[in-house]
Amino acid sequence: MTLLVNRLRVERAGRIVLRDISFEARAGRILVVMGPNGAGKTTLLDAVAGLLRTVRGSVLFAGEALHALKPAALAARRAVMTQHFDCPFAYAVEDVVALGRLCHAGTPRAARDGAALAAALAAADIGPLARRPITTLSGGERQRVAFAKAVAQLFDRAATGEPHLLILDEPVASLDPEHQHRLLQQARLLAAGGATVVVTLHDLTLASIYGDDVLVLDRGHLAAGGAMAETLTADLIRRVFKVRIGTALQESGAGIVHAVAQADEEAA
Ligand SMILES: Nc1ncnc2c1ncn2[C@@H]1O[C@H](COP(=O)(O)OP(=O)(O)OP(=O)(O)O)[C@@H](O)[C@H]1O
Repeated sequence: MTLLVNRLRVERAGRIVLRDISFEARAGRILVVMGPNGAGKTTLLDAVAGLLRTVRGSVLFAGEALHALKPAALAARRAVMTQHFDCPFAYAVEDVVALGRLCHAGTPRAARDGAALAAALAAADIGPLARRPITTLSGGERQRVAFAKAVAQLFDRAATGEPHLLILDEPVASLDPEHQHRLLQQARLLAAGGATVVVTLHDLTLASIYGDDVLVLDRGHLAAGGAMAETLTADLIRRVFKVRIGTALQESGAGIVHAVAQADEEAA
């Protein structure tokens, strides 16, 4: 199901931080949102997720205005993995993941809590950590718990094929290379199962491997948007990110990009 964003504008502390942003994200695909620090990526994800009030323009998911839904209905349709996941209490990891199931309490979906929890622990590769207090986990381990919580939340919609939106804000920022790929492969599987996936990434290589589509933000504007292979060009990367890139081929033959140096004009 499609996420349709039309002429989105967001002000924060009296300053316009996003202006005139329009795009669509489709079920079955991963949309990567990119841009330099402060470009507005997290703001965009928060606005799409229905977490911001000061939003102009429209955000429709499967024809519904997400910000108008009641909290439990919203939570059943979309899950957000935020950039910084903090849990100050020494809850067991599996109890933190189970918080993703709260929106299903008292509904027939609660019967699937156990299956959802097991699937989420496996997807995030945190089964062996399930009984550990979350306060004892490393930063990367905690990030995987946050991912598991989002997976548990959307488990039912994935099973029934109803529209569901997974929003991941820099989900691999603290992960080792193996788990970066594992997590993004899981995101790809969730997309293949019908999810609409919107994810912010800084890593050009991971973006070009896993993204079907890309949005590039630059100081609150949409600098470019479209299919990854056609949109994330060397010229765009040089202009927006101020780095030069190299390209390489994956085993599949598809191209990937990687930053090799600061752009010449910046290095001078
Ligand atoms: N709560 C806030 N109040 C005021 N300004 C904010 C607030 N949150 C973010 N901003 C500003 O809005 C702009 C966009 O911030 P945002 O967090 O969306 O950027 P980002 O692209 O996600 O950056 P990064 O790559 O560093 O995570 C920045 O200039 C930031 O300083």
